[in-house]
Amino acid sequence: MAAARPALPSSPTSLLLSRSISAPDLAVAPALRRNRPTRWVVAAAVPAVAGALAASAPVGATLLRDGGATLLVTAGAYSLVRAFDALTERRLVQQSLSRKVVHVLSGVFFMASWPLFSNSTGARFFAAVVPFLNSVRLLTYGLGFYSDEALVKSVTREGKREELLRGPLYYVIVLLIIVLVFWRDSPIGIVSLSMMSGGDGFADIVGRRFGSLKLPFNDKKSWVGSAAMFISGFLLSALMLSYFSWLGYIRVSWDQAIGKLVLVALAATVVECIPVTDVVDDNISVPLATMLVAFLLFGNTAN
Ligand SMILES: C/C(=C\COP(=O)(O)O)CCC[C@H](C)CCC[C@H](C)CCCC(C)C
Ligand SMILES: Nc1ccn([C@@H]2O[C@H](COP(=O)(O)OP(=O)(O)O)[C@@H](O)[C@H]2O)c(=O)n1
Repeated sequence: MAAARPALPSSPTSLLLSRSISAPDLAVAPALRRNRPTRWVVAAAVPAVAGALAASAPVGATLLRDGGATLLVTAGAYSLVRAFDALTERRLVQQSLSRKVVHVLSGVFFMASWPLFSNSTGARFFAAVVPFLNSVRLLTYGLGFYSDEALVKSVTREGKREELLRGPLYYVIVLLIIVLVFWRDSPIGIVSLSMMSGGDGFADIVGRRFGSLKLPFNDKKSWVGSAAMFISGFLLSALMLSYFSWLGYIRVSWDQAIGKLVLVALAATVVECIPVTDVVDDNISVPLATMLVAFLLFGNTAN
């Protein structure tokens, strides 16, 4: 004798709240028996819609998260530039200092924002939208299609829009490449971005102010500036590797990583101070040199 079927809930609401729901039960709830056409429509639609929602829920949530993170980080980038425009406008910060602080903070904050994005394989492409939009912004304003005094004042030394097409543009293109190629699960991108943003940024900030003793082979750079590059690049790299390791994106064996980071920071510092910046901008030479040495020492794991 067939086992008695469990009593079906008496209404669609209680049907949906019932924990013993299964697809056949969804099709023939008694409250729907009185109206035959509706019953068959619901009988066909409910399992299909339920299945589609169940399948699409993770995808929808991921797209929502990555889209939201992209909007948030884009807004953060815009706000950072506007904030330093206001500070330079009010002469609270010198223009040359403003440029460098934006140089440091935009890289560090951008890297720090990466965990906002989902674990989907497409997350890095959402994150890449931010540097991409900023590169388009720098190009269009640098070429004079549009004008944005706030941008020019906060990220140029002399207030000329053409300056946007060099250091700042190279910088955001490197950010774009690092996100797409390395993302947050490789120490190479994390360390390269740390050296470019933190190392090179503090070399300028400290070197301009305290760098009276110039390097023998480059009178535009100083011992103090290079020391600041080495120390800040090393410390920021270690900090960001700890940050991504703590969040579970990478695993770091510190007994080996420290020595490797010292060598990477040394290589980046040497490249930054040799007189090639007239030929290659150090927003290109420093990350490239760091990527090469970090790849040779770390491979693609932070051990
Ligand atoms: C001023 C900059 C580079 C110039 O470097 P240097 O020639 O003096 O060595 C940095 C330009 C930054 C750009 C205008 C904005 C970049 C924003 C970034 C892609 C995302 C930041 C997000 C975060 C949440 C603030
Ligand atoms: N190693 C370094 C780097 C920069 N600096 C100082 O920071 C200024 C700007 O450095 P930089 O030409 O590398 O600037 P960016 O090309 O990074 O914008 C130099 O003219 C120096 O006064 C330094 O003293 N020592």
